[in-house]
Amino acid sequence: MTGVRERIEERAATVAVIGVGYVGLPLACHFTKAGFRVVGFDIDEDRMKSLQRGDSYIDDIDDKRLERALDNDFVPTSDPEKLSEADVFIVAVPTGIQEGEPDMEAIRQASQTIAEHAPDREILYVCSSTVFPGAADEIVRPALQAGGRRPGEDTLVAVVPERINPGGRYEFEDIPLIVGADSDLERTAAQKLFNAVTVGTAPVTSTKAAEMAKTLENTYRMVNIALVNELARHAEEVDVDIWEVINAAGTKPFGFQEFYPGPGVGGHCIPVDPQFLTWLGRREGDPLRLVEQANVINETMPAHVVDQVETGLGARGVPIDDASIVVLGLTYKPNVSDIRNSPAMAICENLCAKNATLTAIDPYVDSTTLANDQIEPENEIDRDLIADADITLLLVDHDVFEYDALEDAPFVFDAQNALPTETAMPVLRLGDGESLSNAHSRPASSATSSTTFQS
Ligand SMILES: NC(=O)c1ccc[n+]([C@@H]2O[C@H](COP(=O)([O-])OP(=O)(O)OC[C@H]3O[C@@H](n4cnc5c(N)ncnc54)[C@H](O)[C@@H]3O)[C@@H](O)[C@H]2O)c1
Ligand SMILES: CC(=O)N[C@@H]1[C@@H](OP(=O)(O)OP(=O)(O)OC[C@H]2O[C@@H](n3ccc(=O)[nH]c3=O)[C@H](O)[C@@H]2O)O[C@H](CO)[C@@H](O)[C@@H]1O
Repeated sequence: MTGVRERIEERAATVAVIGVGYVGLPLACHFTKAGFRVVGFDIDEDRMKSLQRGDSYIDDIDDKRLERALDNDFVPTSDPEKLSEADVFIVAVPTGIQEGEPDMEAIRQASQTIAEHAPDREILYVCSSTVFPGAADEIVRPALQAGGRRPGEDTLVAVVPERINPGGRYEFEDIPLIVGADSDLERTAAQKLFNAVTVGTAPVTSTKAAEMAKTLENTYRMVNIALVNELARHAEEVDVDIWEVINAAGTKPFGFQEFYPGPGVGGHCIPVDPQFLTWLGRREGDPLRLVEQANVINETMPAHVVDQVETGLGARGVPIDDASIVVLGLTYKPNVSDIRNSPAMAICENLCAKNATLTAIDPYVDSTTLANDQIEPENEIDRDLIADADITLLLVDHDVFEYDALEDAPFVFDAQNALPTETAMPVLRLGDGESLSNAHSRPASSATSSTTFQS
């Protein structure tokens, strides 16, 4: 029997994707398109039945794309017996942080399922989930061994962290992937597999290096967002417009990348993955203080926004517990429907706890829970609603929002620098010291916050 690397090269290998979600379903479609037979295994039977019917539940994969995959030998299933047909196992199950500890239970379960149902021949195991550095050594290999597999011998192990960015402008196939493994055989097998579906692979000498590279990518982003969030709060104290400052710094053609302040850092990656590193640092007795402090800065942004709103309303004689507030945007970032770890939701919970009366507007959110009540956000910005409210909070700058509907707003808090600075509306802007000191009667400013380079 040829080895798994040869079967991959001949496209004779069957690829199993374990966990068919935002990451797993696109992976399954790309490997099908590259000529592999693909088994998509997921413990959520309803999801697998939906795929079997040709109904995709992932925005980035429409039904036509799914239909093509089904026509080309993609088999969605929740029957683990089907895994006995596979040669390659790509794990894309959820991971996260629970009470400050990495939650790797799904990785452990998936590894056990693979050990139990994989065929008795050489296989390739790939972890594409985001895990803490060392997880392949501490979770994956022991689970495979406990199930009778021999990692590095009959089970080649690699870590290929997924970089897909749902809704982003980069296509999966245009994003190079890191391939980490502890031996040349394992590394080259995984490289042959992923070179079949993406622009290229970047090999590293161990699974741990790949795990660390992935957490570095997202920690770098989190720390730099924390930097501008901290400077935004400072700018409010020293009468500077942080947005103008960042745009000016951005005219430097090298050595600087713009990040922007906001109401906080949400989503399933950026607030979560760096905590794998801080947990590891603490466990190893080497706390990563910069990363920990950056996390604190981001986590306190929602409370900072609420403080500014309460102060602004108070200065206008409106106590927070008597305020009617319109909130624009509930999701964790613009133009997505995901509210996981959303700072806007944290701000709304905080305001409800202060007995403010809120009306939420977000066309991407059909319904959600706020202050233990089920709410259905409005779809569009209603002029009368805005005119009657004590304040409008602009928390998420969805492209579909049309801000001319705010022209009768008595007061606006703009957390995203989404509104023009030349406006008759009294606008409080996060990170703009000037707007804070005279939000009530500030004349329309001639300055703009976008610095254009003057040659
Ligand atoms: N979503 C992204 O943009 C993105 C980007 C990069 C990396 N990641 C990482 O990829 C991993 C998967 O994320 P996702 O967004 O695809 O999650 P998801 O929740 O969209 O999909 C995960 C799927 O795995 C299934 N599942 C859970 N436990 C299982 C098990 N034991 N066996 C089989 N299936 C199981 C779930 O039913 C679900 O359908 C996470 O580690 C995440 O951090 C996600
Ligand atoms: C594959 C993967 O893991 N992909 C990740 C994914 O991350 P993501 O989908 O979570 O999106 P992010 O854009 O990082 O936003 C997170 C939160 O940070 C806020 N934010 C952002 C920028 C800023 O300057 N100021 C901010 O305050 C924003 O509002 C939101 O709440 O896509 C990014 C590329 O978009 C990738 O780099 C990143 O690896």
